[in-house]
Amino acid sequence: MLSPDPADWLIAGAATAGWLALVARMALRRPAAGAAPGPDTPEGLLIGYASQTGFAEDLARQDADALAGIGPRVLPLDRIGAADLLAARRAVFIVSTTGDGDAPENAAAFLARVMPGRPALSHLSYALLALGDRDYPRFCGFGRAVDAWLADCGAQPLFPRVELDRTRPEALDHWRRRLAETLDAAPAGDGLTDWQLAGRRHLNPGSPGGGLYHLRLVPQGVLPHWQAGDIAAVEIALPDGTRLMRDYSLASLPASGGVELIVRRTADAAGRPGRGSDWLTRQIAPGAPVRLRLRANAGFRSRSDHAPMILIGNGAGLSGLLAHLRHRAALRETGPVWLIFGERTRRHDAIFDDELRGLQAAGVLDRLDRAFSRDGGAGPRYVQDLIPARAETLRAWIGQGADIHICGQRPMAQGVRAALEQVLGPAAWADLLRAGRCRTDVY
Ligand SMILES: Cc1cc2nc3c(=O)[nH]c(=O)nc-3n(C[C@H](O)[C@H](O)[C@H](O)COP(=O)(O)O)c2cc1C
Repeated sequence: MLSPDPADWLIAGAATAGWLALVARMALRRPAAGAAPGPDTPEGLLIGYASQTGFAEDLARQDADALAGIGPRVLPLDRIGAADLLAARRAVFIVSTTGDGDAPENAAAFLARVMPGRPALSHLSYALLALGDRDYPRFCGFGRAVDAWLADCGAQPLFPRVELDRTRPEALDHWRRRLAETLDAAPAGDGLTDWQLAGRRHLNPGSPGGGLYHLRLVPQGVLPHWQAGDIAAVEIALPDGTRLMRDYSLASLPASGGVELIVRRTADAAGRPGRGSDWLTRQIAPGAPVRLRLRANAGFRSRSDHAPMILIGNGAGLSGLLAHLRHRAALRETGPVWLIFGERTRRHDAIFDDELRGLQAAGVLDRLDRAFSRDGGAGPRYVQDLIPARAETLRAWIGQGADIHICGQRPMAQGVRAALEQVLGPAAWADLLRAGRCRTDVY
């Protein structure tokens, strides 16, 4: 994830100053015996969310925490009626899209009962964050529809709609900054906590592919909680003072006492190293301080501990898949797991081989298929080639209720999704997507 340039940090600082000024002003304005302002007072703020798998709701609550001084009321869209919008002066909408450009379930009544009307909302200023995934043809379809409806009713956008692609979270920083600027408050606290790089291991020396590194970080304070599927946003503190944020899928679980990441050292076409990955894999030494925050990633968490699970990924994507495997390993009773993984060569890139074989021996991992693209031979070269090669077994697992988790690079994920659609057929594939059974963590 790319974070704001240094100028943006200055804006954030200015916003913090603005926030303090606002709190002081509100303390002066508030009646002596008065309650905190509600959404029907000029200061009040209504925060409405439409969320299918929980991400929009998480974000709404984080924004509400950051804006606590304004007295926000947080509600799913279904609990917001035209009367609430007529009474509010300012509103924030955080709206995801599900199905094929559809409204999440907790916005169905809003769509059916409120949106067909045209309440006069010219008094209402609003900000709207649309959540979506560019892999879907109707990107942010419902968020765009709500935005268009608000504009149609005469409501005034505080700033243009922000669209957040699930796989490109940098827009979130932009959203929080704009919200802070326009509502005169601080951005949601950066939430960064102090950790230390406890160890780093080069996983694939000699590989014809980019270096993969296994990093372990331990907290300097209390170990936070997280779940398999979640993400660490790591602050890259470059020697010239630049601060960047980078997202990494978490490979470990809290029970291990620390955060584990798999980081690929990247380089651009001219061979210049990626700033985030070079810092993490080369510039800092074990013992170095690192600041990070953990982020729930509802769309990649497991829906069930019991359903069969097909994990598909390549390279550093094994990280997010390992977390699910390790979670399953810690359970007494659980469903079967199948891992399909791809990299360059078996000799150098069969990373975490000992652990995977151990999980097989322990009966946690029922099937392990790997594709190595540079090994030659007639077998499947890429993970997406393994999909048609195992079509029958795949159909059987899906028929038994398996959820699919895909973690890794976007071209791999696109290839895998296309292959799955081919193998399952468009109707079954659409059903699977609609039911949220294909879960992705892609970059
Ligand atoms: C079954 C399913 C269908 C989806 N359909 C769309 C879509 O049509 N357009 C889009 O932009 N995003 C789509 N998404 C992506 C979600 O909008 C995105 O993951 C969002 O962050 C989810 O937020 P939520 O957890 O609050 O529901 C879909 C996700 C799932 C799981």
